[in-house]
Amino acid sequence: MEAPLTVAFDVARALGRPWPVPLEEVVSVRPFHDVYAVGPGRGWRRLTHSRRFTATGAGTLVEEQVDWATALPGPLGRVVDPLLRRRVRRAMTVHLDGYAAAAARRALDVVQVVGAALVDGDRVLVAQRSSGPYDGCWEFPGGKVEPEEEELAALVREIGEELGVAVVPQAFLGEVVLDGVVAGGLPGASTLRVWSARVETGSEVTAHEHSELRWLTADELESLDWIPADRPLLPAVRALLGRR
Ligand SMILES: Nc1nc2c([nH]c(=O)n2[C@H]2C[C@H](O)[C@@H](COP(=O)(O)OP(=O)(O)OP(=O)(O)O)O2)c(=O)[nH]1
Repeated sequence: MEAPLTVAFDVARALGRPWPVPLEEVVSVRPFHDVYAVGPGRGWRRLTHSRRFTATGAGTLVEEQVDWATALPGPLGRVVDPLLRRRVRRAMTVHLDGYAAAAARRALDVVQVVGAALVDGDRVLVAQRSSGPYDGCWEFPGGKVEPEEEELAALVREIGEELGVAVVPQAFLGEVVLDGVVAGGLPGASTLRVWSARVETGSEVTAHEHSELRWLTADELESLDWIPADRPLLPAVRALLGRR
């Protein structure tokens, strides 16, 4: 769905289950996966509902899986099972439609951040913040997506403002949760989505808002004082530069 990871996860939790059977939480790792199950004695021998949330260039991929075993003996179970399967599938479809609509509405309230890993040969551009709570930390240049703005249009606009160059976005690299408050929103509501990009030929980057810019090789990335939220993105950037 076209919503960041945290929105997809939080809305799924708030909407609850697609059926009235009460389920207990088994494990929940925000915003990546959650698993619920029902134990014996409620007409089901076992039912588990798992959801996995994965960041993609198009938004969040939500995978839902329902596993069950009925308490009915062999032949009866074999008759009931396909009926049950159809009902579960129907309930899931209705649930997912409502869920996608709710997530799209909720996404409008979240200020999203987008960043660029600008690549030139075997180097990537990193930028040092010059003010605010992360003053002195290194980051991927970029900024907040404006209301109604497309994510990649925001990326191109922000890089133009910050570095004075036109860029062409290439591939989606990953998404991380920003624990802090972004633009007065709820803590942990926003995420940073990073795309690789290249600078249009012939242009030179200039630091209009950062205190310093550096073009680094894969091996130089780790030692910087990064904004902590960005660190999980470094393996994807290393891979982009051809290093594991
Ligand atoms: N650009 C960028 N922002 C990041 C990164 N990591 C990270 O936690 N952030 C946070 C810091 C800020 O809270 C927020 C981005 O805000 P910003 O101040 O850069 O956005 P902006 O350019 O739209 O700023 P402004 O016009 O509101 O001053 O995201 C990163 O790698 N790049």
